[in-house]
Amino acid sequence: MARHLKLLVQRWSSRVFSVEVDGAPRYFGIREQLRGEPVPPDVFSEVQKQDRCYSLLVCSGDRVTGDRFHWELRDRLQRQLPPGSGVRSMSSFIPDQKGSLLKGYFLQSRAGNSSLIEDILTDLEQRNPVLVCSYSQSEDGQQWTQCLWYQSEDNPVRFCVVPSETPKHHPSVLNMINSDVFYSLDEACDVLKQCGDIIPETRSVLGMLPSSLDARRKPDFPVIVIEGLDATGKTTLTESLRDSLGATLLRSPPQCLSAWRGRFDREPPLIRRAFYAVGNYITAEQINQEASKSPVIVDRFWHSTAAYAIATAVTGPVSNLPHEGAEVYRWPGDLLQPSLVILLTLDPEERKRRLRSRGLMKTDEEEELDHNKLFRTRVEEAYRRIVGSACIALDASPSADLVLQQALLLIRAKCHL
Ligand SMILES: Nc1ncnc2c1ncn2[C@@H]1O[C@H](COP(=O)(O)OP(=O)(O)O)[C@@H](O)[C@H]1O
Ligand SMILES: Nc1ccn([C@@H]2O[C@H](COP(=O)(O)OP(=O)(O)O)[C@@H](O)[C@H]2O)c(=O)n1
Repeated sequence: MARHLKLLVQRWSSRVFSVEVDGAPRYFGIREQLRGEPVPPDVFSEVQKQDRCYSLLVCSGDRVTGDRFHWELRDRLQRQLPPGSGVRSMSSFIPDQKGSLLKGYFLQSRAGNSSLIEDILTDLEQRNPVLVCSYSQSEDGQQWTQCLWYQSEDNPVRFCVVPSETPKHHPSVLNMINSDVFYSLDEACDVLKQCGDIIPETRSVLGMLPSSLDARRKPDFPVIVIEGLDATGKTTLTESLRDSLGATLLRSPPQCLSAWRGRFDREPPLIRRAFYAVGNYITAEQINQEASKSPVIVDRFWHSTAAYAIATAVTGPVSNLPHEGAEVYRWPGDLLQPSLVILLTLDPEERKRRLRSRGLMKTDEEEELDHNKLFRTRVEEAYRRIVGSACIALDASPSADLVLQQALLLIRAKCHL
């Protein structure tokens, strides 16, 4: 057994397990022996007596390979497993221990399916960096036990499954920095460099990077970023601002990356977020060049990268976001700071109306925004919590001309234009 797996299992009983049920995590822990009355955790409450459950946790020593494997595993399980296996996202972590998160899936076998499922899982465990556990119910139906699969033949260790309190931090928060949100160009580039062999396009992306960065250089002209959810009116406003102020209009990700964007949108979060992070630095270099000649308007920048990444990594209500003031909301030290960031806010119904009148939605994430109210509120709240270049909210519901006038007033007041 690989050394990192052995190390992992050594602290196994201090781990908490979380399973997504109806878009929010439910937690359970394990004990070597039960103290007091056993209470089955709610994850298991709807499982039938004759059913078995299984968990698969990805524990690769290499995070790029591990994340890609985890990403592809859901499709693979859904293709291979019998219908009704109910594949759910799951994770395991040591409370408050940064970097301790393992991601995986939880599933159940209906009566008669377990030998087929066990064959599939055994094969998966033998060929991949994945740790499988099985869960079974006691005769009297009062207790569930967890068994580490690789041990089950020679030295089976059974743990009792117990309910666990909701932890102080959502599990994803433990691994967010440099996995979902990157705070320096070097960290984002490290991920892309590791992908060179599997995604040849990364070489072209890295080739677009400026040779040196100077985040402290103060642009001669103001740099104004316009942020907001899809269809809040960013394109409309940025184009009008360009014309009214005689400004240069830029966007992040920059035009020069557009050929590769779709490719990275299909990758798991680690790689996708590294791509968007790098895009901001390329845009920053373009801003530096243009802001010596005229004001610059930027359509999306760092706020979009961080807010969507944070809001996607956590699940459930806004209270599951990292708390206000947390490290994840800080502006990266090596990234140019705009003079002003305006966040366009819009009533959800009006946003939907504008989306419909514009035509089809674009990214899966934007489609998710429409369906999932909780996700939308998490993105908006994450936008507001970012510090270092905090955003000023502007109501985007009046007519396009009125929104422009309001934005111009803000720009004149804050940037002395
Ligand atoms: N202030 C406004 N009032 C009404 N409709 C607007 C306004 N601003 C933009 N729109 C319309 O809403 C849709 C989305 O606007 P767009 O500028 O493309 O948003 P974004 O760039 O944020 O996705 C477009 O059809 C646009 O014409
Ligand atoms: N600077 C940026 C811009 C976009 N993005 C990502 O790109 C998606 C939105 O891009 P989009 O092209 O649909 O947005 P619009 O500019 O059309 O509103 C979000 O889901 C973000 O994850 C980012 O991470 N960083």
